[in-house]
Amino acid sequence: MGKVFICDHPLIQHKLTFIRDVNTKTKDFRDYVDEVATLMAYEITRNIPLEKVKVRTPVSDADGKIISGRMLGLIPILRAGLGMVDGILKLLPAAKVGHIGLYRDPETLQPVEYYVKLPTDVTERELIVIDPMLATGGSANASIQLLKERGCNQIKLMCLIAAPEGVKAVQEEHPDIDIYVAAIDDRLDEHGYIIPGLGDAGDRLFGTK
Ligand SMILES: O=P(O)(O)OC[C@H]1O[C@H](OP(=O)(O)OP(=O)(O)O)[C@H](O)[C@@H]1O
Ligand SMILES: O=c1cc[nH]c(=O)[nH]1
Ligand SMILES: [Mg+2]
Repeated sequence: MGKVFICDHPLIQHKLTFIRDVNTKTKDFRDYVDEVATLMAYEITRNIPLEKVKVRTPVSDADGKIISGRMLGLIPILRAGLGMVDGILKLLPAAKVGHIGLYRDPETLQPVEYYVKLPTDVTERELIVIDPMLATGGSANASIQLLKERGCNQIKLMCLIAAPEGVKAVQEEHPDIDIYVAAIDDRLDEHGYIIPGLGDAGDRLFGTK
């Protein structure tokens, strides 16, 4: 079973509260999402291996450690996943970015695919699928499935807010995937929105409503 990590650092929780707030306007919403994505990238990379190196300081030799040979890929689920990309790239600038375009049909709540563009070496990379919202889990599951069908086998999922239903759905369909979230909320409403959640992440990021 994949693990679920709740990124409960005070800075993340503080900023998430402003992200939730209905009075937070588009620009501030976007800035907070960007900042939380950076902080979550810090958490998700906590255990990546280091390699010993020698380094010369201005006064002597020193033992240093560097991250080396990691091939990372960020896979935002469009649209809302785009809001987290730059924040993660601030800490992981060498990562390549692949895009999966999905929207959730408002009636069936099923994901509908409309765009896929992945790095050519995607199968060699450790991938982080990014989406602010994990609601029914349909979009995350479809994205992970699509990546696995193309031969990817090192995949993590990073979301701001998850519903328990979405976590369960990913764990059942993809038990090999670890999930990183800033919060797990109460439930889904009858339209598949996370309660209390933050509303429609894509609309709030891009000002489309
Ligand atoms: O877990 P699920 O039930 O699949 O719901 C979550 C999906 O819904 C939202 O996208 P949306 O379909 O609103 O598209 P958008 O990002 O273009 O607004 C969100 O960004 C997720 O991708
Ligand atoms: O609460 C939700 C659920 C799905 N998509 C969103 O943007 N918000
Ligand atoms: Mg949306």
